[in-house]
Amino acid sequence: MPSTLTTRARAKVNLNLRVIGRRADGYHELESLVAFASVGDTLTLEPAPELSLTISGPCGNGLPVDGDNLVLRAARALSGELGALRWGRFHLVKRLPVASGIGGGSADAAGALRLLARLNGLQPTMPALLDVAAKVGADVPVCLESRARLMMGIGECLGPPLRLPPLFAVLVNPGVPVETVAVFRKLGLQAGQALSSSRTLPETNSETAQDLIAVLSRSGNDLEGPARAVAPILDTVLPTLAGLPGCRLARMSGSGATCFALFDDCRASADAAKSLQRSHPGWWVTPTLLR
Ligand SMILES: C[C@](O)(CO)[C@H](O)COP(=O)(O)OP(=O)(O)OC[C@H]1O[C@@H](n2ccc(N)nc2=O)[C@H](O)[C@@H]1O
Ligand SMILES: Nc1ncnc2c1ncn2[C@@H]1O[C@H](COP(=O)(O)OP(=O)(O)OP(=O)(O)O)[C@@H](O)[C@H]1O
Repeated sequence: MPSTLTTRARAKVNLNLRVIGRRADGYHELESLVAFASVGDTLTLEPAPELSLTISGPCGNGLPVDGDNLVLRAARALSGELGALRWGRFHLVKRLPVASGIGGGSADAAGALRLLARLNGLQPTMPALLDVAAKVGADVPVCLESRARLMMGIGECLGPPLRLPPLFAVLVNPGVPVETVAVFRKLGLQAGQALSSSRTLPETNSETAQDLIAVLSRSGNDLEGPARAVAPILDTVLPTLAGLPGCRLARMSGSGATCFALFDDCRASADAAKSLQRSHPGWWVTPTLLR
């Protein structure tokens, strides 16, 4: 009996995000320090002659199970690149809110590529996997390894993996889906327009979480302004997080609307999460470790 393969599709968090400019093809060049959370979706693959997908989990309602799902799009893109592959039945346990700036769909797509690589005896580091990942979505390459690193270009240029001090965080989503394309549109750059050529990436060799938070607080997320225009509830979420006892930094991830708050220790993040769950029962609130 062939055994089922399993992977975690961890939430991606943009600890900072700088928009460098807009390319002639309309995509935006970014610089972002990306970390990954302990919370994520779970994806399994049971070998079978046909490719299929089923979905369960608290955030799975309404997600497509057909070729529009990023899991199946990634699988088909891989066989488009490499030819016939051993297939199987995917099952996704969806815990991450959809269209929320923490790359849940990208993490699922990357997870599908990892599982198919394992099933087909492919090297997880083979360049074709990275090429396919970049074709499926801008955030998929960084999710392939799901390790903290600098992300540049439109998402396809990755720095080496970084050993960040673990950050005690709370992730919060107010339940308003935000389309990435709408936020970039609101930024209002013309195709070919450069915003900045200077590199302002944060120093990433911080030894302690306190050092890293100090470095992060000198940068920001350039998409926060446009995202506030698309999802005004961010004007409530960010000050609410910043006002939590012990919060050292509150910021939006990606194109929103998920925001994160950073704390000194596990106790402070757990207390903050409990208090938010009480005060905002409709929000998705998760204490987690970012690394
Ligand atoms: C904002 C980030 O979350 C930061 O990590 C990502 O850049 C978004 O990555 P993603 O959701 O995987 O994006 P995709 O699904 O590839 O693209 C969705 C849309 O966002 C815009 N887009 C995306 C990435 C990028 N670097 N520039 C863009 O302009 C494009 O209009 C694109 O059609
Ligand atoms: N497996 C999947 N999980 C989530 N969304 C999916 C999936 N497959 C397809 N989608 C579609 O992809 C879109 C983006 O979803 P996703 O949750 O990845 O957005 P996001 O968190 O904003 O990502 P990013 O941070 O990369 O911009 C949604 O409109 C959703 O319907």
